[in-house]
Amino acid sequence: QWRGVIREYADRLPVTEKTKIITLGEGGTPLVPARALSELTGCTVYLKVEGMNPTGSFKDRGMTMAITAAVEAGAKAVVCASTGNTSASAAAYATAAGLNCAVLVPEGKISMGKLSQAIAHGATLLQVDGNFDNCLEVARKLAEAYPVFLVNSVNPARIEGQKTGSFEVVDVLGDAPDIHALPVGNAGNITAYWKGYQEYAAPYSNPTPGADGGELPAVSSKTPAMWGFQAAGAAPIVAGHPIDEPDTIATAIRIGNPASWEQAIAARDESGGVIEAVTDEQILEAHRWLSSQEGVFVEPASAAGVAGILKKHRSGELASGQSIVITVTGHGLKDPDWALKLPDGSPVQPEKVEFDVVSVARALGLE
Ligand SMILES: Cc1ncc(COP(=O)(O)O)c(/C=C/C(=O)C(=O)O)c1O
Repeated sequence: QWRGVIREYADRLPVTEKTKIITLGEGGTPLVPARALSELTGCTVYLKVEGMNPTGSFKDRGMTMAITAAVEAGAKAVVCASTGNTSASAAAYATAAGLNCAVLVPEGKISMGKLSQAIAHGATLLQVDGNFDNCLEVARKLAEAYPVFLVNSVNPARIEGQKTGSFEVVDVLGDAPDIHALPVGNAGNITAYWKGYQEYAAPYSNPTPGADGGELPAVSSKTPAMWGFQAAGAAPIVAGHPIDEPDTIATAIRIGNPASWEQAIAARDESGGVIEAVTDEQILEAHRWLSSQEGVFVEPASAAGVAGILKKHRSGELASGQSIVITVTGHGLKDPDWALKLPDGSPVQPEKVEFDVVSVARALGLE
């Protein structure tokens, strides 16, 4: 029985024997061979399917750690700004801990699946007439001025929890891959994966006071190149300056001023990786590729890493024979509208048939 990321990796997290752990069983997500991408690229490609977490995105890895820290700090309420998945996760984990949860989301730019989760868990949902960056600015000021605990990825507990994604990849693969690709929005996740890969590739002693002592040996023999991909309409790190009006159909990464900007640059440069942009069309193509070729259903933003690998392959920048892990970050049910649209944007029309076996057989081409 998988015990959640904190218990599975306690000796590498800021917890002690006395910590009251808040968990919904997050982590231990599938590492799925990407058959079609492997055939296309001549690489060995795996998908780290983070939509299989309790609230359907990778945010749960960080939230178990952040809400556990909130409880340890005696908080009664937590707050976050969110494009949707952070708020869904914060609402669920706050409920599990008996804490109140306030979420600030950009009005009209959050998918229904995520909105339904925050509401279902009883979060106080505030729609801000602005974008995610405006929401985060207000949430940070609120947490400074009032007794509410900020659980966005500016909170180091989130990064600590999310670094377990790379531990799981190494534990399953046996070593780090040559390349790790993923979407980049607020840049917490690329920061966390790089931290995890670095920690696993060297001896480690838990710096947390009261944590069980002793030095842990290195687990992996190397670290991967980190390949991060932003939506072209919301690519501040690629542009080298904040984007005031970020715009992309991948609403989860519609972010113009990433909180972990510097850490993302460090991950790119220290790992010998890249941070590049992919267009909305490339993101939707990758979203459909995953559904129709790999059997994995993800929300559009989650496919940005796959869009990036396809782009680099097509431009001749992806040498074959490499091992690649691509984190796909959120379940397709979070934002199913795009799966119900044809590439030209018109709605998918399920075929109507009479309820007799001949009509059905004919519709299936059996007659
Ligand atoms: C599906 C999905 N894929 C990728 C990202 C980007 O991760 P970061 O680069 O660590 O921000 C997000 C981020 C969402 C929020 O920032 C939020 O929920 O507020 C996401 O939901």
